[in-house]
Amino acid sequence: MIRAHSVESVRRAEDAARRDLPEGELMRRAAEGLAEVAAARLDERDGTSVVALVGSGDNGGDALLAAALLSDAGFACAAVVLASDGLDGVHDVALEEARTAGVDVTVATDDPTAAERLVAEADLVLDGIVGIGGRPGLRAPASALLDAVDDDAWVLAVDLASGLDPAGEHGDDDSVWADETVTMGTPKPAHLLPAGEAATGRLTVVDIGVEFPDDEAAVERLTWDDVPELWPVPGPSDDKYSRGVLGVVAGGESYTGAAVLCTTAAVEAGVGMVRYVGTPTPTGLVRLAVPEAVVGDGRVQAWLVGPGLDTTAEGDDAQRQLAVARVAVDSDVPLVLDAGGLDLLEAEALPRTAPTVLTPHAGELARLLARLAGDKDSDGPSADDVRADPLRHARRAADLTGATVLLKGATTLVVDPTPTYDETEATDATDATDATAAPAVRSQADAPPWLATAGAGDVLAGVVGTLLAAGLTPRDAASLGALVHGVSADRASGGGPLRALAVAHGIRTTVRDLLTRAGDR
Ligand SMILES: NC(=O)C1=CN([C@@H]2O[C@H](COP(=O)(O)OP(=O)(O)OC[C@H]3O[C@@H](n4cnc5c(N)ncnc54)[C@H](OP(=O)(O)O)[C@@H]3O)[C@@H](O)[C@H]2O)[C@@H](O)CC1
Ligand SMILES: Nc1ncnc2c1ncn2[C@@H]1O[C@H](COP(=O)(O)OP(=O)(O)O)[C@@H](O)[C@H]1O
Ligand SMILES: [K+]
Repeated sequence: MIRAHSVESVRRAEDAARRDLPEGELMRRAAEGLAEVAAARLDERDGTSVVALVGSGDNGGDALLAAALLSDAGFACAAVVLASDGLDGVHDVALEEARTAGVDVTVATDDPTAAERLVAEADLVLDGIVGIGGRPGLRAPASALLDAVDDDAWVLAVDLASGLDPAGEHGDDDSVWADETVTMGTPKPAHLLPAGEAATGRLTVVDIGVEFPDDEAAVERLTWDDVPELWPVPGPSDDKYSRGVLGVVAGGESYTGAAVLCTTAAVEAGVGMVRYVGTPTPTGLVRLAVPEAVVGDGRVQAWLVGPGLDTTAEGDDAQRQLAVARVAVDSDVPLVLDAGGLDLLEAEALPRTAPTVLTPHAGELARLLARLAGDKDSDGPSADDVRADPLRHARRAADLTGATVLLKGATTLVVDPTPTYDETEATDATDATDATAAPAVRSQADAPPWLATAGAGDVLAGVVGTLLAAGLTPRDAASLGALVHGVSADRASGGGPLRALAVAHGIRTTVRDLLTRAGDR
C-alpha cells in the first residue's frame, strides 16, 4: 500500500522529529536524497549542468542545498532565485552553502536574460519554487522561465511540482510539469490524486527518518503486493454459493455487448456463479459467450445492475428486466450500480444502507448529481466541472447516496461516504473527531490510456461485482477491482491498442499472476 499524508499530518510528524535533531538536519537529509536522485538522472543521460529554481521557503532551501552537493560532486550548478524579495527572501544558510560550493546564483528579476539562458542550458532543472507551503498556481516570472526549459532536460520537482494544490483537490491552476518528483518522507495527496498525478511524473520517496502514521493517511493506493492479502481465495470447504453468486442485470436490445463483457469479466474473476437477467438478444449472446452463466433471477450475494441497461426501453421483455433491476436497487443486498443503472437511484430511497458501489465516469457522475442534488436554479455540475474537481464531486455523491463512489478515469478514485456522527454513542470530544474523520480516499492508476475504449467500464463492473459478492467491503472491492482491471489492460495493451473483451479475457491470468508472484520471489 502506498499512503499519502496531508500537509497538516506531515508538519506534525516533522515537527515532532525535529525536536530531537540538530537544527537544519531534516533539510540536510532531504537535500542529500534529492542530490542522489539528481546525480543518478544526470549520469543516465550524460548530463553535466543543473539549474535550481529557488523560491522563498524551505522548498527553495532544499533545492539550494542539493545544488551545493551536486556542485561538490563536479556538476556545473546554477541557481535562479524567484523569491519576490530576491536574495533577502531565500533560505540564508542554504544560500551561503550553495555559494561556498561554487553555485552561480542569479536573481531572476535582476537579470531576466541571464536567468533564461541558465534555464535553457541546463540538463537538469531542480524545481524548488514552492512545496507543501504553497498556494496553487505559479507567479511571474516562473511561467516564462519554465517555457525556456529545454525539451530534453529532466525536470525534477522538489517535494511537489510547484503550483500544484498540495491537497490535490483543485487541478486547473498552472503548475510545473515534472518528469519526476522527489518527495520527502511520504507522498502527499497531490501526487496520487487526479488533480496532480500527471504533473508529478515519476514519484520517488526519500527517507528522511521521520515516521508518518498509517492511520493518518489521506490517500491510499493498493499495490501488487496487496492483492494476495485481499483477493478472495477459496478454501476446501467452499462451494459455488459460499464463494458468492453475482446477479447481473445488464444489456438490452440497444446495447447487447455490455452483457457479454461484464459477465465474461465476472467468470474470469472467479465468481462462484453468475445469474444473468436480460432481454432476448443479449441473453442469447451471453448463453453463447459465457456458458457458465445461469440465465434467470434467483438468490444472490450481490447484484450488478446497469451496464448497457436502457431504463427508458419499452416492451414486455425490457419491463420484466427493469422490474428485476428495481427490486435489486430497492433490496438490502450488496449492489454495484453502473451506467444506466445509476438512473434507478431515487432520492427518496437514499441513503442506501447495504454495501453499495457506484461506478460512474465523469459524465455519469455529473448527471447523477444534477438529478439528486440539483436545485431549481441551476443545472447542476457538468462533466467538465467533475473533471476539474473530481474528488469534491465524488465525495458529494458518496455523502448523498451512502454508497462508495468509484469515479473512473486515468486516475480512478474510490471515495467512501463521510461517517455520520452519532451523539448518543459518543463518550467524549475525541469520539466526535474520530467518528467523523473522513476515511482515506483510495486512488488507482494502473491502466494505460488505451483503456479509454468502449466497453472497458462494463468489464470493470463485472470484476467489482464479483468481489462484492465474495464479501469484500465496497472500498476494497472497488479499489482491488480497479487495480486488477488496470493491470489486465496493461498486459492486453503491451504498448498498443486493446479491446475491452481482451481485458476481460486477461483477468483470470492477471489474478493468477498477482496471487502467485509474491511466492516466486
Ligand atoms: N516540513 C519539514 O520539516 C521539512 C520540509 N522540507 C521542505 O520544506 C518545504 C516546505 O517549506 P515551507 O513551509 O517553507 O513552504 P514552501 O513550500 O517552501 O513555500 C512557502 C513559500 O512560498 C511562497 N509561495 C506560496 N505560494 C506560492 C506560489 N504559488 N508561487 C510562489 N511562491 C509561493 C510563500 O510566500 P508568500 O505566499 O507568503 O509570498 C512562502 O514564502 C517542503 O515542501 C520541503 O521541500 C524539507 O526540508 C524536509 C523537512
Ligand atoms: N486516460 C486513461 N488512462 C487510463 N484509463 C482510463 C483512461 N480513461 C479512461 N480510463 C478507464 O477506462 C474505463 C472506461 O470506462 P467507461 O468510460 O465506463 O467505458 P464504457 O462505458 O464504454 O464501458 C474505466 O475503467 C476508466 O478508468
Ligand atoms: K517544488
